[in-house]
Formats: sequence, structure tokens, C-alpha cells
Amino acid sequence: MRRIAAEPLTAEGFAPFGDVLEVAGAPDKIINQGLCGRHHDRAALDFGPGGRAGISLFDAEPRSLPYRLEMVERHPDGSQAFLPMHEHPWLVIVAEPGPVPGAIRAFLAAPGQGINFHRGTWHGVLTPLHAPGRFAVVDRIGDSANLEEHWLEEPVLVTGPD
Ligand SMILES: NC(=O)N[C@@H](O)C(=O)O
Ligand code: NI
Repeated sequence: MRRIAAEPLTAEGFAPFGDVLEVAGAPDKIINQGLCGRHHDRAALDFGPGGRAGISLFDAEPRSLPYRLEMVERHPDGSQAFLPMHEHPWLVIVAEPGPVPGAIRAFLAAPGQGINFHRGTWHGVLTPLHAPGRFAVVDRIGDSANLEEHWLEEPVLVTGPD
């Protein structure tokens, strides 16, 4: 079985697949009587025609490393953001674009890091590594299925960082 090692999640490394949401660097503006830094407008949200933004809460079972990846999916009609409601590391898996998924990439999100998959990005489903696996999810609410799954011919074993 093919093995890939998760790499630390960075905005640069993840840029081809989406946005990293994290409090890093200077805020764009100081608000609330100087008591809050606003890191403004940090993700490319996209819900397409006929859709709208929704916020859902996911309570997912934690997985363990090494993680057996059997399927990736994509949402052709909108973006999808995973915003952790905990302070644990968690796993983000994507694949290079194409009519069928290309090379698999895995990232280990640090505590406090969230992500936003751009519309159509192949990805593994939400993968917490610790309980509680609680996330706010911002994605498209609409009439379409907005889901395409691809089952890998051979599972991939995702390990922790080298
Ligand atoms: N199906 C669903 O709502 N979640 C998936 O899209 C996922 O990426 O976890
Ligand atoms: Ni998804």
C-alpha cells in the first residue's frame, strides 16, 4: 500500500487547494475599542448560482495515524470551510486536480488552523485526530447534490510527518 507522510499545513503549501484560516501576522484592523484584532476576509468563499452560505456543526469520530485513505470527494458547486472548535491537530487530505484525482497530498493542521477548500478541490472527508472532533463547516446550501466521490483503486496510508 502506498504511504504518504503528512506535511505541516502552511498557507503557501495549501494555496493550490484552498485557504488556511489562522491568526498569524499583524491583524488587518484593530476593532472593538482596541481590544480585538480583525484578520479580515481571509478565504475565497464561493457558493455558486442557486446556492447560499450555510454554517453546520460537525461532530466527527477521531481517526488515528496511520490513516487509511480510501476515498476522496469534491464539491463542484461550492467551497467548503472546516473551522475547528477545539485546539487539537487534525488531518487535511487533498488531491491534485483533474477529472479523476491526481497525486494525494496530506497536511497536518496545527491547533487553531482551519481551512477552506476552493470549489471543486478533491479532498478527504473531515478527519479529526483527537476528540472532540467538533468543527464549524461553512459550505453551500442548495438543491444540487454538490458531491462527487472517487474511491481509490488502492488505499493510501497517510502517516505523520517524517
Ligand atoms: N458530506 C459532508 O457534509 N462532508 C464532507 O463534504 C466532508 O468533506 O467532510
Ligand atoms: Ni467535503
